[in-house]
Amino acid sequence: MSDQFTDVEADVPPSFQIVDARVAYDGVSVLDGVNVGVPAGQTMAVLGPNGSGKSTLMRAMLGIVPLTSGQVLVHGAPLRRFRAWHRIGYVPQRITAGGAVPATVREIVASGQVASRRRLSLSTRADRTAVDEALETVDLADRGRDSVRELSGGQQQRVLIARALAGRPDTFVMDEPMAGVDAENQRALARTIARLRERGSTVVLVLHELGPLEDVIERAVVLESGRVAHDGAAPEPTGECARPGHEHQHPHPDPNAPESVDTTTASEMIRLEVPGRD
Ligand SMILES: Nc1ncnc2c1ncn2[C@@H]1O[C@H](COP(=O)(O)OP(=O)(O)OP(=O)(O)O)[C@@H](O)[C@H]1O
Repeated sequence: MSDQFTDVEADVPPSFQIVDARVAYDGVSVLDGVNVGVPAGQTMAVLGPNGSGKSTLMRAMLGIVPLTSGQVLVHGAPLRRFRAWHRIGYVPQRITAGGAVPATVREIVASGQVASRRRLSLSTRADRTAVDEALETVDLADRGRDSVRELSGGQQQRVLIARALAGRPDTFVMDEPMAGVDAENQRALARTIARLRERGSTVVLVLHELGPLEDVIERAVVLESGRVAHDGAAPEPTGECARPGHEHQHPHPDPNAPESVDTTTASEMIRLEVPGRD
């Protein structure tokens, strides 16, 4: 059996165990028998061309999309029986939309604690400290009182990560955290993810390319047409992506494009998405 299915400490189950997972949309296969085990504490990237199933895999791991067949275990429990959602920090793909959320950075970050709080209970001092720490971790401690609308796209992405951090999870699932983020913010994100790794957190993230995360990523899984085409060390860019000016289709804003707080960016909305519970 591949060592991806074993944990260094035998009594610690893998953070995720994906067994022969299949997903189809309207009868069209999108994940076609994926087997991936993510040991606790590992930093793993999921790479692959557009439409290869990366986002679908993230969503299937959290029960947001149902499997057609196969199984996902989260911290050793089948998804339908998993209850410890406070352990999971999900950073969804940033979306743009008309309209705006009139919320401060701090309010958005604190909203990440709702799942771990008792219903209707007020935030405790520990909660507020966790929000402070989350903002520090993403280097936004001085922006807590600002409206998220005043932030650039890359800074908003860091707010989403801080929001996940505020619930004090030990396991992160991030869907293209680098998309649409300028070089400086990419480096800040890489520092954040390195800090999570040092803390022993599990981090699974979808990336288009490794970029500044190259030194942080321990393992890369490459999907092609819904199947695992590579699982191991981060692959060197080959083929299209290796050519200067390659024509890889980025459905999201170009990460290398300069950021500006224009009207589009200012109206970007942060989606508050909670993983399905079943
Ligand atoms: N809700 C949906 N309904 C129908 N088809 C979908 C849905 N979501 C994704 N798909 C299709 O499933 C395939 C895989 O999509 P997915 O978003 O998982 O790929 P991806 O590798 O994350 O792509 P990208 O790099 O472009 O974000 C694509 O062909 C996509 O069009």
